[in-house]
Amino acid sequence: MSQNTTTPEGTQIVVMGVSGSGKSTIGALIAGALGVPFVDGDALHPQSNIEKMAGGKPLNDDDRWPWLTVVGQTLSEAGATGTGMVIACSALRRAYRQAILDSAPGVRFVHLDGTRDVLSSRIEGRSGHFMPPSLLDSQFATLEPLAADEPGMVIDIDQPVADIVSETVAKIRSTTGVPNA
Ligand SMILES: Nc1ncnc2c1ncn2[C@@H]1O[C@H](COP(=O)(O)OP(=O)(O)OP(=O)(O)O)[C@@H](O)[C@H]1O
Ligand SMILES: O=C(O)[C@H](O)[C@@H](O)[C@H](O)[C@H](O)CO
Repeated sequence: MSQNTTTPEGTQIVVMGVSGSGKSTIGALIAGALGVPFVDGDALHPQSNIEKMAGGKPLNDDDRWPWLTVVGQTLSEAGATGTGMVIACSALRRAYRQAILDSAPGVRFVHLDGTRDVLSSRIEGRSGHFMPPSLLDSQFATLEPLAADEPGMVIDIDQPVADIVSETVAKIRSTTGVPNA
């Protein structure tokens, strides 16, 4: 077994993807498995962003930049204290991910990837969420999928939650040198 170069506590993960891809569900479970805190990026949006989305209007870059700054700062602080963190954040565009990396260079992205059909059925199936299903098209229009030269992994969401979590945790551990449980 090779020496660990990164502790699980130092792990900084952004679970990304369009609305309904499972960022909150999977992110919380991954954090639990890794033993690090979980933050839902939706809780870091200014109220004006939440109201805009709830009103059926997609966010634009100007809406997202201040939010992304807070996401980056939150990850950076977790890295500095060595606690590590998993954060759910759509991070739809490459420039958004680069801004996060500029704040927290150790971050790796977990892109929860699925077809429009799967996403549509997941969103239609949930209740009590501010994000209307009508915004799914704009989410896909904005999405720039995680590319091979970006740090992280792409995970197919068309499988049970437990399988997504075990696949993701195994991949995170394999790239930090931490043996799989
Ligand atoms: N692998 C899965 N199989 C079946 N249902 C799932 C799966 N992953 C998530 N779900 C369900 O899909 C819905 C969307 O998941 P979730 O709210 O975690 O997505 P999200 O990406 O955080 O959404 P948003 O960005 O809009 O907040 C929820 O009802 C959740 O229970
Ligand atoms: O970048 C965005 O458009 C937003 O972050 C959205 O993706 C929502 O916050 C989230 O996904 C809730 O549905």
